[in-house]
Amino acid sequence: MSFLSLHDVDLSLGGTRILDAISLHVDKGEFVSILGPSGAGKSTIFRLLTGAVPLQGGTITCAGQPLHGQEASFAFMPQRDALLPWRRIIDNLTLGLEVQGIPRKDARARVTPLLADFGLEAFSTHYPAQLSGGMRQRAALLRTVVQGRAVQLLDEPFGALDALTRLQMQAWFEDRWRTSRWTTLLVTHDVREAVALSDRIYVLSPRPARVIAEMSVPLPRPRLGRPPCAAAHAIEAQLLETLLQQTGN
Ligand SMILES: Nc1ncnc2c1ncn2[C@@H]1O[C@H](COP(=O)(O)OP(=O)(O)OP(=O)(O)O)[C@@H](O)[C@H]1O
Repeated sequence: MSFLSLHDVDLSLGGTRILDAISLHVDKGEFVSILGPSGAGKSTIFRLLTGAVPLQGGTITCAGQPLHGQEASFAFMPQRDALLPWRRIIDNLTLGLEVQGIPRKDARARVTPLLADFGLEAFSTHYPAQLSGGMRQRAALLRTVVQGRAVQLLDEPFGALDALTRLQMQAWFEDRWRTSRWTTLLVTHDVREAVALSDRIYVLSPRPARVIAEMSVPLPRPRLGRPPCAAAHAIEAQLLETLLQQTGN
């Protein structure tokens, strides 16, 4: 059975229909991406999962239980790193745990052994403004995964980075994911990123978002840090064509 499952999820906001019978699922340890045009409703799916907007129609289950009261299953990383500028990196990293009620000292003990793996060991007492964009994204990702939640929700985590840093971060992230196998749902409008990182990809139509395609990515890992193969290009081309058909181009 799927770990996270959305079935026929409908949503309207301010009289505008945003989601139209969205059904998708994520298995344990799976990396799934939601790919769609800007404004389609991708982030809105995350707002539903984290309880920021209430479910209006359809069902969502996580670990076999209805979503209601299950929001604690999700760790959410937003598009911007959202680090608090007045807190040192270490104190930003413990924030999610402190919100869960874990004392700061215990939270630090949980974060500290992970600093080196995220390339932040020498920067834990720095403030966010003293770090590069890539480092801040690594910190935001560490803050997300250290919470030990069942599912990681990543909303365009590399979208704000310059092209080179984005490539480096994607390769670094793929490496981390291969060892930890976090159950991950990624929102992106970057076709190449989706193919590089995902086990499966759902493609959404423009608003109101419907699932118009579901594609498996049966490519060996690691996929990044080496020239993309012909099979990856073929999947990217198919996804692009699906997206372009929807926009009438
Ligand atoms: N409260 C609201 N009332 C009306 N429309 C809303 C409301 N909140 C969001 N929307 C609309 O819902 C649509 C989906 O927004 P969402 O942020 O989920 O899109 P997205 O696919 O994540 O876009 P992007 O890729 O640009 O981040 C947008 O067109 C947005 O204008």
